[in-house]
Amino acid sequence: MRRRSDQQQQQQLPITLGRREMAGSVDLPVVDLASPDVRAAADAVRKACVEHGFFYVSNHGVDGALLEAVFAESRRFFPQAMDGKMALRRGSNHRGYTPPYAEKLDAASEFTGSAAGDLKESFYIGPDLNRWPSEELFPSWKDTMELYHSTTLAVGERILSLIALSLDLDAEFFHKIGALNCPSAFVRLLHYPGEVNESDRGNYGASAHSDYGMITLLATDGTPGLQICREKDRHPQVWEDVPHIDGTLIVNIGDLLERWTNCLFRSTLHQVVAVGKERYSVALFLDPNPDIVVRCFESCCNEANPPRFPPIKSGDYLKERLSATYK
Ligand SMILES: O=C(O)CCC(=O)C(=O)O
Ligand SMILES: [Fe+2]
Repeated sequence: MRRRSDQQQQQQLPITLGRREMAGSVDLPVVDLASPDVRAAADAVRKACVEHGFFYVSNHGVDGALLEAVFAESRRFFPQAMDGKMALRRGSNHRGYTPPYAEKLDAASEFTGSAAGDLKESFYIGPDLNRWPSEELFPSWKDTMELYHSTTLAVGERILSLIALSLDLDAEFFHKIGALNCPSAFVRLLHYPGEVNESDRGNYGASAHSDYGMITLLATDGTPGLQICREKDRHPQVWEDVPHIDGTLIVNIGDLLERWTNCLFRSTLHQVVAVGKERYSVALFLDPNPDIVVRCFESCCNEANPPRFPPIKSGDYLKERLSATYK
């Protein structure tokens, strides 16, 4: 069931802002993960990945109560004093807290204020070796986050099997090549501030970027802000709002899947703009096992359309992309 506000449904005329043009809301497809017609679901996924690189999934099996529990933990964690959060600061193994300005997703961001990076703060949870807040203060954090990690990882694996079918590969393809043996799967809790300082006017919650790996599954608290740009090389760039649809998760394709498919599937540029209202979201980044070599699928290249990227080891690629955004 799709529910949108009247305002979101209204046809909006493009507004040009410098190098950017705002064009209202995008109407992305919804793929029903419980559909008994798996072939039709795979075809819908393929169309969505080719045309948008973004889609929604419904009937995904993530319990609303679990999602609410994750948001409740997040809403308790981020308002804490900075020194408590910094005690859990993200280390070299990419788990833990990242403060505001720690990450700049768009190195070429046109925002030239004093801040070094994006407005958001976040907390990463990996498959193991995690940093947990004190059990005394957050007694249900660990169980909630571990359950959310395993549940969304299973949803991600189901989506990857539809993606494999959509590329005429075996449904178990990503399992069979080992991409899902200890996959690099990270839950990321995100918090965007409501009010911003004068010096931050024009800064982004998350500046323009594409995700790095295979797929991302995103849940938001319904606050707007997420936008996509489908033609990154078009000028001015056209940015469209991604409306929240109750009960769905947003799925987007990452750069490694774009490389695997020789750009048949789009790893679409996206950003989160500040909307003057506090915003919480939770992402699951599902990336291949670090040892997997990502080289163009045979079905995605031929003499007339040769591979656009050299083969690359997933771990090397992800490490380089991450180190380029964290200062
Ligand atoms: O918070 C959101 O809606 C998007 C976050 C995002 O794009 C990211 O963390 O890569
Ligand atoms: Fe992203």
